[in-house]
Formats: sequence, structure tokens, C-alpha cells
Amino acid sequence: MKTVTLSTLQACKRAGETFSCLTAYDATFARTAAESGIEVLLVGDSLGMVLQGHDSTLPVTLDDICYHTRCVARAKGASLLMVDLPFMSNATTERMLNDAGELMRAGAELVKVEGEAWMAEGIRELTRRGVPVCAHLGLTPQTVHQLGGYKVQGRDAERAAQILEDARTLAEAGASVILLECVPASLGRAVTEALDVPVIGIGAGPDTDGQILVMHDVLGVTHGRTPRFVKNFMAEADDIPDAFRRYHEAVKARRFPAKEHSF
Ligand SMILES: Nc1nc(=O)c2c([nH]1)NC[C@@H]1CN(c3ccc(C(=O)N[C@@H](CCC(=O)O)C(=O)O)cc3)CN21
Ligand SMILES: CC(C)C(=O)C(=O)O
Ligand SMILES: [Mg+2]
Repeated sequence: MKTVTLSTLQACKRAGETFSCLTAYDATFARTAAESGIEVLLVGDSLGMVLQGHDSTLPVTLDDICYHTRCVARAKGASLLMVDLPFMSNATTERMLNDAGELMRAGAELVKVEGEAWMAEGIRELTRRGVPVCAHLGLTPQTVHQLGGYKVQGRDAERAAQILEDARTLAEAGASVILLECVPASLGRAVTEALDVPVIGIGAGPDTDGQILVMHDVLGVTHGRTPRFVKNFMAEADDIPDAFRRYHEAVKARRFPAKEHSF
């Protein structure tokens, strides 16, 4: 695979092709995912749940994320390395800049931040300083206590319009990528069509430019009830590299997500 950059993702969007993304937290799985052709690796704050055993992403620290970023960066191959800013890193623009700086020094190539239109200033300042940003909208797990659980967002017309407007505002502020989590497929499609920047979906239906899942969900090792948008690719695979390849190929062929994975 040729080295994946932001322009690769933009070219995918223009050509109507999809790209695959997967979380990675260590060197071995990162290398395996990269060699399977997965375009984007995410060091997600989901590590608080799947690695550390917490029931939310809130306890994860900047140091936790930096440690896993350094592990993944050594083995990322040709994949693009996206990294989550943890809970409260968006508290002020100054903190966002400092924390994103730490992530970039650890090896991040694209920094993802949860929040709404009020983050425009922080995103503008990051972009000015050469830090590419992905804005995470819809179900934002860092606000789970306010949302009252991991629930689909944008089901009513008013909130759907708000999410679309926020996506527009943050793309105009400089966000290079938008990520939409747990929204109706119709909204996933509307945001993807409305914006020039690539849109990555998780539980956002089949029409976003990219798809992302948590690695443990793809391998079927997540404990407890899994979200509707998850598919265990290990079920039909010979081994873990084969499961990653099957996920990648299903995304590229738009066979995943299917109706049963969408809202
Ligand atoms: N293993 C794992 N996979 C993830 O996708 C994930 C994490 N962990 N940790 C951080 C967040 C939390 N996420 C979640 C967790 C649960 C649902 C969930 O159960 N959603 C319901 C929606 C029901 C509704 O509102 O209709 C579902 O049935 O999918 C969604 C996203 C996504 N992220
Ligand atoms: C689920 C993805 C989008 C994420 O933010 C994470 O893994 O932390
Ligand atoms: Mg996250």
C-alpha cells in the first residue's frame, strides 16, 4: 500500500471510493492491521474500556494515550495515524494546543477531538499550526453522562439539522475530517454529501466515505452486549490477519455496514 495521507482520503471521496479505519493500541496489532490494507489506524480513548476495563472513556489520561501512540507509531506502516484527544483536552483552546502537541510528538498525524460547533476556535488554531484535525460528532462517548447513555443521536429532525450544521461549521474552521458516531443512516449520508472533507462513520450507515470499528469488536472478543453497528469478522476468518483483511475488503466493496448494522 502507498503511504496514506490526508490527500489519499480526499481522493477516495472524490472518486466515490471508501476507506477502512480500525483502532490500534499496540505495535503488533498495528502492524497486522496496516499489512491488511487498513488505511487509517486510530489510537482511540476506547482503550479505557477495551484495555483498562473502565465502563467509559473518561478515566483515560493524555499520558495513557501518548504511551499507546508511541507503541503504534513504530509499526504503523503505510497507514495514517489518527489519535484521540482525551476527556477535557478540549477545555480551552490553549489546553487543546498543548495536548495536541504532545500527541503529535508521540507520533500522531491527525488529531481527533469530540465536541460541537463551539470547538471552531480550537480547531482553527490547531489547523493554523499544522495539526490536521478530525472533529467527532453525533454520539460523543466523553459526554455519555450528559447524553444518558450510548444512544443514537440525531433521530429527530431538529437535532439532525444541528449535527449537520456543526459538521459544516467545523469543516469551515479547518477540520480535515469529520467522524460521525451512532446517527441514522440518512444523516450519515446527508453530512457526507454536504461536505467536501472525508466523513468517517461508525454506526452512521453505509454512505459515509470511511468506516471505523474498534479492533476488539472486529475480533469478537468484546465482553457484554455489543452495539448494533458491530460485526465479528473473526467468525468466518482463519486467523486474525484474515479477519482484518475481510473487514477491509467488506468496507472497500461497501458490503459492510449492511442494513442490520445501521440505524
Ligand atoms: N468495544 C467498544 N466498541 C465501541 O464501538 C466503543 C467502545 N468500545 N468504547 C467507546 C465507545 C462507546 N461506544 C458505544 C457503546 C455502546 C453503544 C450502543 O450500545 N448503542 C446502542 C444504541 C441504541 C439506541 O439508541 O437505539 C446500540 O444498540 O447499538 C454505542 C456506542 C462506541 N465506542
Ligand atoms: C470508536 C472510535 C470512533 C473512537 O473514538 C475510539 O475508539 O475511541
Ligand atoms: Mg474515542
